[in-house]
Amino acid sequence: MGTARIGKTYLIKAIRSRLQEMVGTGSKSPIIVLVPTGVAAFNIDGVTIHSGLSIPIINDSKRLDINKERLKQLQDKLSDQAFSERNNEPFGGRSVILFGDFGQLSPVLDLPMYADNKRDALSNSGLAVYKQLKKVYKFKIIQHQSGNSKEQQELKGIFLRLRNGEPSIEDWIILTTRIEDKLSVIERNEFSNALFLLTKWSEVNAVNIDQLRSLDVPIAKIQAIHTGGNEAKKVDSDTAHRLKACILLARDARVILMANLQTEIGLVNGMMGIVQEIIFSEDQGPPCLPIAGLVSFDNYKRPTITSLEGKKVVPIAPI
Ligand SMILES: Nc1ncnc2c1ncn2[C@@H]1O[C@H](COP(=O)(O)OP(=O)(O)OP(=O)(O)O)[C@@H](O)[C@H]1O
Repeated sequence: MGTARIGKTYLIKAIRSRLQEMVGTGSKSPIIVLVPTGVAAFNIDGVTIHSGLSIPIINDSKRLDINKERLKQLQDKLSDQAFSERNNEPFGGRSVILFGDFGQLSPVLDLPMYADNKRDALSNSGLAVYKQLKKVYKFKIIQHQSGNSKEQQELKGIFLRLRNGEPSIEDWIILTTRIEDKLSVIERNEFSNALFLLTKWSEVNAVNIDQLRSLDVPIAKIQAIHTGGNEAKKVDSDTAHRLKACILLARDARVILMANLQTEIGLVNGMMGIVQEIIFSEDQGPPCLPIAGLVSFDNYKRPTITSLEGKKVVPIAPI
């Protein structure tokens, strides 16, 4: 266990390469790295928990059961030397190392382990399995030192205290010197492309509309095609697997992928990019669905096509 940037990913990679050396470089890997999100999977060359265990992405807790068949599928992908079957033990006797930081993501559709609330049966089984893990190692030295200046050290201290719920008055005083109104115009401009962290969809929508307006280009209002009847039309995007009834798009707009399109090549939930073109069929335009949006993703080095303007883009088609 360890806080942000302390070296968890680095150690996972080191363990993987050592185990690979032990089974021989030509053999199948003896381990599979399962992670909760597509971005993390791409960064660490692993697979998402859902993909690795063939768990469908639907809100049905019964299907989260990691049964024998799912473990068998995993076993097939691994080197024969990985482990033998011990059916009565958790994970069929396979060795499991959990890495994490309780101060980062909260569990999805579950309670944090420290919560006192009443749990359902599945959550209880998860906790019981967790408690069988015998050893805990805590990382102590943050390996990633982006700077040793007084400011950097101060900020690191503030983050650590905030994550532990122990901020001090001094921390608050320092943070209040960084409120937008107190910064010079030059310094404010440095944050013009910064990511906004907002708590409500209404705030997100307001910021997005402001940003689109500031591009000063025509904005396409694109309406979804509804095939599920009137009731389906009314549901919000959270219920409709994040599909919106209407979206606003423009050339040069910043966009974010909100699904794992192809994890192996890095087209994962959370990737950000810029819309370069929106292509409609002949004689069509907004509010019809386009054939595709051509997006240039930040730091993306995998297969692309080249737009008419010579930009390396990925076509994102409506679903
Ligand atoms: N033992 C080490 N020696 C040298 N550099 C290291 C070591 N461990 C980690 N680093 C470097 O420190 C940085 C942070 O490490 P890493 O990404 O593994 O942290 P993490 O705990 O996985 O972070 P996060 O929780 O934010 O994902 C990386 O740049 C990594 O290369």
